[in-house]
Amino acid sequence: MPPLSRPRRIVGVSLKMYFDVQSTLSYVRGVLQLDGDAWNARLDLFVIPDFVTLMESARILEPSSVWVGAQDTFWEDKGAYTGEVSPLVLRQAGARIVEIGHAERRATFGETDEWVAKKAGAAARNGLIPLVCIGERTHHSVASAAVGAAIQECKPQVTSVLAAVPDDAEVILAYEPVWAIGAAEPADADHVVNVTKELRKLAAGRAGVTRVLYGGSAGPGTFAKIAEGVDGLFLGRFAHDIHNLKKVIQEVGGA
Ligand SMILES: O=C(CO)COP(=O)(O)O
Repeated sequence: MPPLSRPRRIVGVSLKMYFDVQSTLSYVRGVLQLDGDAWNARLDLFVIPDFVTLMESARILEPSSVWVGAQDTFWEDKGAYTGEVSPLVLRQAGARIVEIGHAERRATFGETDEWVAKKAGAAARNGLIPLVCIGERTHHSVASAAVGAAIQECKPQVTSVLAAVPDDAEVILAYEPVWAIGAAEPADADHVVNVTKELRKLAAGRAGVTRVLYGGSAGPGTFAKIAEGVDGLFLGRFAHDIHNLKKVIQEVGGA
């Protein structure tokens, strides 16, 4: 069988809850300035602001090829769900992608695999690309055991999502070991490559494009070490400086 061609590369950044309104909008304007570089022929780029600034961010980025995303969604489109945000409304507000099941939501807000799967299904139903965050909570100190333990923990996180999303829908999986988020350094490259190669197999028979990203203290210099296993990066803090984002785009885009 010929080797399967790899999907298009992709880079994304979440602003989490780090920025105020003005900082978000000025960051988004900075991202707009990056558009027009040659990168956009080679990769997709997305920015995920908070809910409040999403619509204005989408308006600013409308003339560009940059996607805007949301940090979460509810699984129903409408109804008596005070405080939740509808995937239908997110789509109407200009979102193209929606992050689901981030480690911070799983840990702080008790999100379960079942909720994450329902949210991924709702995103796909509304024409949004689910960006599903997965990852093991603890880091096994023995490298060989760490890979097996990570796969065992991540497998149900992936399979429950794939069962809830139509087979031909596009899905992005962000492998983010919980212990590598908010750290000084990303996870060890061999660990990331070994785990992501296995996770990719879980989606091998799908009709829809499935891309696998790495996240967790990623920044300039990260991608080249793990390119064998991933299609791009999902960035936090180290891309909140627009110059670092530009460097990562150049690295992932191969400029
Ligand atoms: O959680 C992340 C992206 O979702 C990564 O955050 P940091 O890069 O700040 O560790």
